[in-house]
Amino acid sequence: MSDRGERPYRAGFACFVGRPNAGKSTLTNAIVGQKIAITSNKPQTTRHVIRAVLHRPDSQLVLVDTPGLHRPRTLLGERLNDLVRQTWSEVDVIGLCIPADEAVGRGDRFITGELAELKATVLAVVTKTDLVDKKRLAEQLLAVSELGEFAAVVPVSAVSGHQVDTLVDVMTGYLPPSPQLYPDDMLTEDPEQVLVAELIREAALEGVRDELPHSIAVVVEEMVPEGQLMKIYADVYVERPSQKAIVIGHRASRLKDVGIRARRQIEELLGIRVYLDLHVRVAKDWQRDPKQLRKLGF
Ligand SMILES: Nc1nc2c(ncn2[C@@H]2O[C@H](COP(=O)(O)OP(=O)(O)OP(=O)(O)O)[C@@H](O)[C@H]2O)c(=O)[nH]1
Repeated sequence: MSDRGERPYRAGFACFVGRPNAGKSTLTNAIVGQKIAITSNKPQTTRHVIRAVLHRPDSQLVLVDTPGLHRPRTLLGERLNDLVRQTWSEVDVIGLCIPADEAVGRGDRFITGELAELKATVLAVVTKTDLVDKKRLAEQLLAVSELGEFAAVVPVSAVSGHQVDTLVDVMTGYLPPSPQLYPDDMLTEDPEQVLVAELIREAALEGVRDELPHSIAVVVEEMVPEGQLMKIYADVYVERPSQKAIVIGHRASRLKDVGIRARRQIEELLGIRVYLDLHVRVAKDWQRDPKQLRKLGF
């Protein structure tokens, strides 16, 4: 900071919240410009808290990606909700995401009520604006501004990129004056292994989400660089032998496809050729067992 009227350096934490499928992960990706959080067209797939650090000359915005708050039916569900609430209480700015193409509903009102109790500045972010015309967007902006007391209401499209930079500017403006929090070269706080595991999980879920939406976990056991190649050994955990058969497929055809898809994504992420060794293992009822959960990184 200086006393000659320069703007103070700002830094702090922000996260996006909103009901499942509101577009939080896609927006995070659009902002960071790299595939970090995992998106899917099925709700509640974001599991890990992933931070991305956005550097600007006069600010640093640390994005925290949270899973959606949902009705806890298992221990995993309870853990996730605890994680969400803990994250909410630690951030400076919260962007409440509400899709432009869906009516404001009970879920949005519930979350808005929860957020009102926090110290953070809450913005409303109207997402997926590319899906609606101007008239519908205007109506939605009005409906959203009547939902609660927001510091701002910002329409964005993560797909077209419209207003994404503006949103970052607005969020940054609400960060507190603070010294830089992370080194300049830091993009994400998570170890590569977590990102790699998420990419494998996403590939393994492709096409079987209806059958096993929450039953797959991935642990990367080892990543060994070998010349121009990265050898990656990973275990895909399911809860029951019947699920193992689904993931592997007839004559391992499905698992082969999963490997190919995941490998492409990982090569893109790491910028190096990858050899991927996948094993499917049964960890009985891993969602209900605290020890297994810890082992699987929850
Ligand atoms: N057309 C359009 N689709 C979008 C946009 N943002 C997200 N989507 C789609 O909406 C769906 C949900 O997006 P996600 O980013 O996974 O939503 P989320 O809020 O992270 O979902 P959870 O992980 O379930 O909490 C995906 O199919 C996205 O492709 C957007 O700006 N425009």
